[in-house]
Amino acid sequence: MLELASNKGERSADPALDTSPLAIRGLTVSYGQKPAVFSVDMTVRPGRMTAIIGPNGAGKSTLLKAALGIVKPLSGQVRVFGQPLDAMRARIAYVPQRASVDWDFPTRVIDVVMMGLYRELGLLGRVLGRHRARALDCLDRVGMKDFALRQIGQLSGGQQQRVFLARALAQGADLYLLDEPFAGVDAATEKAIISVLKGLRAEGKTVVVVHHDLATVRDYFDDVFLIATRKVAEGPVETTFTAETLQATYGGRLATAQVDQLSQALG
Ligand SMILES: Nc1ncnc2c1ncn2[C@@H]1O[C@H](COP(=O)(O)OP(=O)(O)OP(=O)(O)O)[C@@H](O)[C@H]1O
Repeated sequence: MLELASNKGERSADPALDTSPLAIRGLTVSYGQKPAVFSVDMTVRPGRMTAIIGPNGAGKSTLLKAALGIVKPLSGQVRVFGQPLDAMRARIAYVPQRASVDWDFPTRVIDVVMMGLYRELGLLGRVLGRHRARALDCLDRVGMKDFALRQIGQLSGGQQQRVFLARALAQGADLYLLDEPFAGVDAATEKAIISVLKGLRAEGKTVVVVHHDLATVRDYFDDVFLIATRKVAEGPVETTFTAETLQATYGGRLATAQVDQLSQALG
């Protein structure tokens, strides 16, 4: 990976690289010939909730995966709280897209949440009462405590999503990256998830969400990052989530339902 950053201890010419919870510079990712993400810069602001939005195939998930080191970029740089990603993994929690998870894997809900504690436990660490109590507390925060002993595969999509959020909470991270947490969930689950995310923000944590529903962007988020393979715009929702930037992001690719959402969202 191309490294443009300063050496340790030296301040870079780009101050956000030293301070932002997540700063990405010049990121290009390609699965084949055609880049999925091209030359993207992103600066996430601390203690804010940021929505990543853009049409299908715009590179939103790829951007998150590259930020987490799950996919390898062709070029570019990722800094997490001013450090290279590897040094900061414990401070990032990730909730993947529900569709990308094998839900037939025979695991109880409580064990999924305990996976969030694995850095603390180590591979052979003994699970103590306090670990179990913390996992149950995280399940409680997402309204899933009563399901602790169920098999994960037996839950509804919304319930599974809540459990994955509980796993992220158990990790006690400072930066939360979520890939479409509201996709295919019911209204009650959406409300529960957004309330947990707002709670994290109130604690000073930073939350970044790949989001599809244009109608809720203004309600839910502080900042927005618009992407269509390249970055289109980023900044506060009030000034950045506009008809012009949306037009530039979606072009003619807005489905009728999205046009409706958009006109609602923009009043
Ligand atoms: N593992 C992969 N192998 C090959 N191509 C991929 C892979 N993952 C994604 N792509 C391609 O990269 C591009 C960006 O995909 P990505 O999933 O990042 O977009 P997205 O904005 O998250 O889309 P969606 O809103 O549909 O989830 C798409 O053209 C997609 O087909």
